[in-house]
Amino acid sequence: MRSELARLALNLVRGAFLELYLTPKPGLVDLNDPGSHHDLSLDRMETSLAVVSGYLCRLAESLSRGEDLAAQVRLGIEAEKAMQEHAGTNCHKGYIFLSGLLLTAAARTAGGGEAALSEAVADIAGRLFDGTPQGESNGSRACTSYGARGIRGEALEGLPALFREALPAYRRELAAGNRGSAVYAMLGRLMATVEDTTALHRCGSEGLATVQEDGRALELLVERRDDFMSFLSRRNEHYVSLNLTMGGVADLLALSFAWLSHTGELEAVPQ
Ligand SMILES: CC(C)(COP(=O)(O)OP(=O)(O)OC[C@H]1O[C@@H](n2cnc3c(N)ncnc32)[C@H](O[C@H]2O[C@H](COP(=O)(O)OP(=O)(O)OP(=O)(O)O)[C@@H](O)[C@H]2O)[C@@H]1O)[C@@H](O)C(=O)NCCC(=O)NCCS
Ligand SMILES: Nc1ncnc2[nH]cnc12
Repeated sequence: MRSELARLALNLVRGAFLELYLTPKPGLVDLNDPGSHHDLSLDRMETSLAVVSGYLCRLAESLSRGEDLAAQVRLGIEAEKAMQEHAGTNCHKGYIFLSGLLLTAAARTAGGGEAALSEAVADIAGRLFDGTPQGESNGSRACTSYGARGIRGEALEGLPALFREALPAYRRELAAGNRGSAVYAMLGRLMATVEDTTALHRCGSEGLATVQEDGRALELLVERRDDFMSFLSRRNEHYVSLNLTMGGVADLLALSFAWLSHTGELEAVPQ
């Protein structure tokens, strides 16, 4: 169990690096540019991921020792502070939460399948958010103004973006023999379905609608074997001109990469 959690922790770090380096991604930091994030750079994101890596390692140890949920929440809050201190900004706030939640759920469902994992996520989120006031974050304000569910809703529902959207999209594309485009099918599905509060906070419901329409367009291009890389580059320029981005999609893409890496489905040779 201890080594299984440590292995998942490593895959969660790997997933975040794979997301960061996937290029191009509209509005987001990638190998080409920082997208619509004036306060971010590749360097800063990598510094932040060093913090995420230490955090996930400590979290796996805490879970292996059988510590309670309060200890895991403390580690998450400490990691958010350390990220601010070392990277100077909010690089992976959503991912610190989502990756911690998945690891904590995995510790409770050793050997169980994805349905059990999703249920455990929802159960833990129910305990975390039961009666907790939302606070004054960008995401909470977007949830109030636009009636969105944001990261809390995603967690309370057991990560449907991961289990019901991204993973099936990747697996369908892989089953059709298209390993090279499977990641983009997954990106398209996430863009089309996530209620991204970063997009809402930056550009309102029009911004979120743009991301969702682009997600559907990307899915069509992938399906038709058309030039989706040029499409993504052009949309990056457009997002930068609007100051539009999709931090929630980025975090959920990282989580999807992480889980596929953990199951061995990312590798060219099935394990
Ligand atoms: C529960 C917490 C996550 C607290 O939430 P809080 O209300 O403080 O935070 P939000 O503002 O809601 O931010 C949550 C981040 O989640 C990402 N996100 C957005 N939409 C979704 C979605 N639909 N599903 C999943 N995830 C989503 C997003 O993160 C990414 O974007 C970040 C940049 O966003 P923002 O800060 O708004 O930045 P800018 O637009 O650049 O802002 P300005 O410069 O304009 O000001 C980036 O960090 C990405 O990661 C949202 O930001 C949580 O904090 C909590 O309770 N923690 C406790 C400890 C813990 O981790 N526990 C785990 C124990 S198991
Ligand atoms: N690549 C990325 N760009 C901006 N914000 C992010 N949050 C997580 N990954 C991100």
